[in-house]
Amino acid sequence: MEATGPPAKMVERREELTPMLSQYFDLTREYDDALVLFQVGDFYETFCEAAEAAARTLEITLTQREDSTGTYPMAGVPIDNVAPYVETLLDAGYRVAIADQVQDPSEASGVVDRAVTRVVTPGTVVDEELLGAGNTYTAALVPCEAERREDAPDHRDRFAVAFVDVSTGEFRVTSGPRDVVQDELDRLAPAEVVTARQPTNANADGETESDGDTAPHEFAVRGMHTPFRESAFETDTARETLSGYVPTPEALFETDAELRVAGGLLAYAEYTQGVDAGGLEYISRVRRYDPREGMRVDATALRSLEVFENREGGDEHTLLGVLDTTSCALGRRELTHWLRRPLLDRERIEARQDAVAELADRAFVREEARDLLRDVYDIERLVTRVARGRANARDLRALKSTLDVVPELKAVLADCEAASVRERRAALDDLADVRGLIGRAIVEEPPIEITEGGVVADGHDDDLDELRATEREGREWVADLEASERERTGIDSLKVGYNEVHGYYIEVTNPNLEKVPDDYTRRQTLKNSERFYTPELKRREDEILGASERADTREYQLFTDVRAEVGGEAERIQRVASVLAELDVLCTLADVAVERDYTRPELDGDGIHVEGGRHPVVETTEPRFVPNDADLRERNVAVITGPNMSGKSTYMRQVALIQLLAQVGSFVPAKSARLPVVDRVFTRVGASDDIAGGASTFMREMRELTSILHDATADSLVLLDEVGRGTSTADGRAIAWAVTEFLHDEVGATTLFATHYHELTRVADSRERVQNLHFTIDRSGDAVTFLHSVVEGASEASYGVEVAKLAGVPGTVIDRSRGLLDDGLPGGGERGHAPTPTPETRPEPRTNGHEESTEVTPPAEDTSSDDPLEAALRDLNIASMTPIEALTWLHERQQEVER
Ligand SMILES: Nc1ncnc2c1ncn2[C@@H]1O[C@H](COP(=O)(O)OP(=O)(O)OP(=O)(O)O)[C@@H](O)[C@H]1O
Repeated sequence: MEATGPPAKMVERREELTPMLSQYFDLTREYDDALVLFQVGDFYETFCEAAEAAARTLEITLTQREDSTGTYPMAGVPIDNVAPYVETLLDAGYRVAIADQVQDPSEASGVVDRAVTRVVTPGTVVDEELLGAGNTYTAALVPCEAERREDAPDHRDRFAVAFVDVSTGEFRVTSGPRDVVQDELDRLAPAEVVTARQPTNANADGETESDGDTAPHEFAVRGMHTPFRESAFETDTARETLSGYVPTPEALFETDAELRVAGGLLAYAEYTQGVDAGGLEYISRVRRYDPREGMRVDATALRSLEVFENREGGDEHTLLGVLDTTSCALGRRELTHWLRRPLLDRERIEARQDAVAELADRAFVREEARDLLRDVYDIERLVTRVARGRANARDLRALKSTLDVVPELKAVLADCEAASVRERRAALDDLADVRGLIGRAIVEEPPIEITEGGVVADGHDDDLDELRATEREGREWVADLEASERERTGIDSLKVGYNEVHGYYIEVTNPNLEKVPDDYTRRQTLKNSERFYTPELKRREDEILGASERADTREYQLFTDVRAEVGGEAERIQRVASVLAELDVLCTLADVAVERDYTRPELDGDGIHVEGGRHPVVETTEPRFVPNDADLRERNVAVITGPNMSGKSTYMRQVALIQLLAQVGSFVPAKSARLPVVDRVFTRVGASDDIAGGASTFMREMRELTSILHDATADSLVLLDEVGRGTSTADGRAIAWAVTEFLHDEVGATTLFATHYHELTRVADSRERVQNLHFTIDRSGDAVTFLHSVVEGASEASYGVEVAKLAGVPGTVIDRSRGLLDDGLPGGGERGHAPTPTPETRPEPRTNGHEESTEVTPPAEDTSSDDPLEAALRDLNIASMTPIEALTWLHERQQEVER
């Protein structure tokens, strides 16, 4: 990374550097993959190359530091407001090591001690200002080399992967083949991926060069790649690290690689958070999980179904957007978890459904519960701060007010019958001890600062109460002093006051100075008056200030004790947080079910059967949304045709989203739904629609198709939208035909295939489980209206010309196109359709072998012609063009003919 590591200029003068710069030098060497922010008083400074880079990136002034050894470029940011600068540095691709003064400067005998207290990286941010509402994960990867066996060669390509969210303490570990691990990386989208640093390119000092820009083990990840100490990933070290967090690490994991990846990642988390081994007490939930427990929805499917992001990358008009009426941040994150990992276990799904059903039925309970949950703070993160000693008194109060909700919530849910509500209610520990402690110890509205008093409540500690009493009595005495001194001296204008520099004083105006008694000592002379003190006032002052100072110190001590005690209960609090999160999601799903008129899907094994299904997102923006049925029980491969814009994609996605929602435990947008449990959803969306994936080539399309054909099972749901479009019509058609047959014959997956290749509808002639569906349009008179309703059978034509007309293509062109469609193209060409396959060319149903699929004879096409216009027209797939493309194309040809 640019500008990290020891600056060249300092390397040259290593021996001469002043003690402070020498300290800086050592830290840059130790944290050589990070930009070191080095505390000097109220600023974090950077020097030399780092200063130049910081000045450029942060748009701050570059200055010079001069000392006896030379001049060094320097740039700094204020400590008070460092967060936005750190954020900019992270965005620019830096890791940031924060080097704080760790010694009181007044106690230092030479240069103040400094140490890196934390390393901020994209995946390990904990500052509230820098965190989004969702989870921020760091992942670590370890290849399962150690388990490699000759008899199981695929072990070579297995990996263990661990994920941590250091802001909440969530920690998960799993392992599997490359594609499963890639899926997990896609799902959780870590901001950073850590791997063992390879011992390459050791330089003279024995340091290693970072390979920070390479893809970790050739996985596709968007986050930063961080190579970390190799030793942390070794079995013994990893076991040692883990033993600070889980009692018997070995028992938790299935493979050595899982143990190593977990240990390595924990060591990295400790390193970034600046704590010693075992210091992340809040990470109490190191869990192993099996990706097969959940329905697999890979990144492509999440994207094309617009679950979290719409196709422009925004968060509007997404499934999450429609569902997310959660009451608190905990629930919001949990809902994202549920959507990322729909369930496979029917009992678990039904348990969630029971809860949603009951909460949907009981509006009062639901509303009360939601109201209470709105008062819930993000205690998952809050308790993390408490456990790490970073929370202030307000955080503790926020924690208490959240925990106060628990008994009320339990009361509201008291007579719920659904087992999954009852179990969660029972699991809610009302943490009376923790609430009691905070309630007794911390005042109701504490200040933000925890070192200046006013934090600890009266009655919590006798010593503090005594100090406060002394201070109070002293102040009362001073308050009474003015009146008593006026009486004693007869000076009516006498005043008692206080200032920071001189302390308490008695002020007497010049005309009254002769009345001043003997025991007054002069303290300060002003223009019109003199200030005095008396021995008693001085004594009281010392008493007040002494008591106040001791009270502040005592309070700080008491506060940190309380914080530590609460931090000790982090695990119990985290458990409560996760139950609150789940209850919030269940209430939310119930609320959505009621508000949006969803229905409870019945789970059975007979295949997808939806009546009156709707697209959960499109229905919210389309006022006249037309519900559609989907019956894929007997004939589970549907070839869907219809004009552009008629609703094919919407329909397919709606079936997949309904299935996904059902496995989340949610109700679904339909009149009724009977659904199977699906192991995986695959989507392959045609080139023109695949905006988010960037430039899509035919090659890529085919690769994705390959993985679907390999990995789909009879329990999968496959959506294919215009597959084969990126190549010539003839090839595309052939591929589409063969794919449909293959999915039908070999795989048996439930498949929805939207296509403009009209000929594909004839696969149904030879394959009994293939059905044709099409979208209708109303063509009364000249007007064309999309009805958006799906009906059985193949559409009679593709209506490309009608759509071109709708788009305003000139009448002559439209008429000519119609003529060509009806009569065939000049030169003897037939209509765009392929001939019906004869018995000889019609592919026979196949029951074995992938390789046979290459032998399929696609519908033949006659392309013999000398006329270039005819040839071009023949190759043209009008139905797959946008109206504008059609218009442009026709316009160009017209010009050619006219020339
Ligand atoms: N069931 C429906 N009810 C009402 N409007 C719908 C329905 N389905 C789709 N639409 C509307 O029609 C538009 C086009 O739908 P969609 O993209 O699904 O068409 P398509 O047939 O896949 O088109 P193309 O072949 O061009 O990709 C959608 O943006 C939506 O606004």
